[in-house]
Amino acid sequence: MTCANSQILVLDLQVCNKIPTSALGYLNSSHLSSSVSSSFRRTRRLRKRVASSGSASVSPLSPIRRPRDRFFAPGNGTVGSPESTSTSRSDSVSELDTFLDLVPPRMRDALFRHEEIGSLIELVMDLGRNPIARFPSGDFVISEQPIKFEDLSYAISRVGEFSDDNRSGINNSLHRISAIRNRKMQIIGLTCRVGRAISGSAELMRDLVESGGSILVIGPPGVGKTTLIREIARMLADEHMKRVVIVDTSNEIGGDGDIPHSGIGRARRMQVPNVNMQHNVMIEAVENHMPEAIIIDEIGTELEAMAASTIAQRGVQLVGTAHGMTIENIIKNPSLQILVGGIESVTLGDEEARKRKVQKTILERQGPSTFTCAVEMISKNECRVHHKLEATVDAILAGRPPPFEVRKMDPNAIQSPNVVREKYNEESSIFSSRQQLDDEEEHVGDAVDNTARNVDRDNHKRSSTSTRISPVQVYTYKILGADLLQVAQVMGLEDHIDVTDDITTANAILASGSELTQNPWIRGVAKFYHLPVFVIKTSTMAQIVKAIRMILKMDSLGSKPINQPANDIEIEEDAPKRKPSLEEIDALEEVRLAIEYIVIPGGEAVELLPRRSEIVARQLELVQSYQLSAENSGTESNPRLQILPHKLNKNPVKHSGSQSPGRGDSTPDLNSIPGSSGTSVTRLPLLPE
Ligand SMILES: Nc1ncnc2c1ncn2[C@@H]1O[C@H](COP(=O)(O)OP(=O)(O)OP(=O)(O)O)[C@@H](O)[C@H]1O
Repeated sequence: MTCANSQILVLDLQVCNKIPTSALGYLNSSHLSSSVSSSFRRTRRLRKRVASSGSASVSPLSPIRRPRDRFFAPGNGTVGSPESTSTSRSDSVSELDTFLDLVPPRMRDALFRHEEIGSLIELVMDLGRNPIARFPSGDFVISEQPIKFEDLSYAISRVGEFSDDNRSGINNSLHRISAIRNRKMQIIGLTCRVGRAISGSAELMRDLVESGGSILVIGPPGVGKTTLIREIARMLADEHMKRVVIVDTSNEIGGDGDIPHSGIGRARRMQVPNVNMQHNVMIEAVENHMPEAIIIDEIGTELEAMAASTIAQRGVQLVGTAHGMTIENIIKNPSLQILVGGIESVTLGDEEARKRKVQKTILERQGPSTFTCAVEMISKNECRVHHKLEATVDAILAGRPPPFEVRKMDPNAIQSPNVVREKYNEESSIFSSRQQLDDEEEHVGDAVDNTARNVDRDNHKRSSTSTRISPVQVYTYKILGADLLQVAQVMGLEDHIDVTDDITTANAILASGSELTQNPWIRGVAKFYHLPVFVIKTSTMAQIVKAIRMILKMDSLGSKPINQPANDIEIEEDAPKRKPSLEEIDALEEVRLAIEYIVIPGGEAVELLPRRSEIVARQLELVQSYQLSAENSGTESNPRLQILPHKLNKNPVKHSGSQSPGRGDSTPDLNSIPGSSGTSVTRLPLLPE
């Protein structure tokens, strides 16, 4: 066949599945194209036939029911007979026929008569135990006669060979047969899962798929991950004409046999000879087959996670699944951590941290995550979407609730789905406590900037009504976008600023000065798109805070407004212009560590070491550059600062005692150091009082 938008002629048995292999050599590309399109028509028809047959979530705890209880329906029990067939059953009858073929004859009658037969999920056959059928409504005992070796042999003889992961399938079907063996390697149990291609099952996340970002799907066994990514593969290949390669370790996505199931559409499928080679095949897929998207089920080992990370770095859209309930499970799994950027623990070198009873070691994300977003599947028709996986991981590591969106779909309207979305973010979860803080503030009569209050109120309103505003789009160059977003979040400005990978849609560039010197082309690009370049020397939190304030015009840009032609805007370092003493450097570093590792992430106050008053004044300036307030917890002769987890307000330094800090001639008045003139948020929104 010819790929519509590719120069390459790909002769693919998988797609030309209606053409005898022997005939392929005689066909030119136009023959192949027409064969392919007829194959597509067939695919579409087939998909309609096997469409969802009721998909309430499976309740593993439902009581086991027996045939005599209530499930006998009238009819002769023949497959497809009108009496025994529900609407859902007739929809999926062709898939089910293949499956039911492996059921030993003595059990068929009872099974066929089950009113939910069209939604059968699994058949469980364990030697010496009653056979069980699993339905969305619960488990059903098919027969009171325990399973014998003959029953197992009957089923085994109808499926393909078992691979080293003890899985097998039925040719040209999506069913999965998994074996349990005894110590002599004889099969003594079978779990036979009905596989179905369900058109519309990926509607919950159509926008994520279309955005081109990589998606990590997390969910417990049986929740519908494989079914979902099969449909995503088809969507990308057929509707978006992408070159899609499925790495199909257990032949579960594309079905058993060398010609894949029509449920994957035009997507190509690579089989994996042995489960331990999955990571090799993942890399091979990228290197040999020029995919634009790779689909991979069950990323479970460190090697597979590393391969996934390599693929993502090569700019291929990756859609993968992993077992787990939430992203936290992935963070805590040492083999899979790399999928979310890797986790490292950072130890504060200061012994004092321990004395002050503050956390000495904190966890941080090591680098960019493999996936852009993540979806936690709650059931087949409900999921939680984490649009920015990195921001979610950072929030979880800092002990904050991550922002996410819950999406639900009516299982009965899968062909014309209406996805209901509800946004949850940190703002909404702390709405009441923030409102209370604001009220308290009004009582004590603090002179709070009215504009700031309005920004806060707007934020409250936004979080409760989910109204969208257009954030300023920033293209970051050699500065982690996640860092920018995290700082914006801490400043309560996450709705106002966003990171984009597409420079053509950016409103500004934020770049590291040293990288700009080495790669001057970025200035050329900025000039071309008329973008201002905000340049920071180092990616410290203080510098990023300043950059955000300037990008959002909260601080003056002087004569360089944001929409003028490319123009470097230097973000000045907070470091003093004169050469600082070693003691001063040490004191300022103490402030930085305390703020960036304890005050902001943990929301805790930190008391610094006692210092000379001039040094304390420098420390205070640095504290204020983070928009935080502090108080003098020492004495006049021995001043020391306590950094408070509160947003800077009009009186930057409070005194815990009646004494003022001591002042030498060169010491600025700690009470008179002005706050930032452009302050527009009255407190750090995420910090507890
Ligand atoms: N949207 C849906 N509607 C109806 N049935 C579904 C839907 N999605 C999946 N199923 C059915 O649920 C069962 C389990 O689905 P699937 O194999 O996709 O789960 P999974 O999460 O990949 O499981 P595992 O992790 O064990 O591989 C299958 O029988 C499948 O046909």
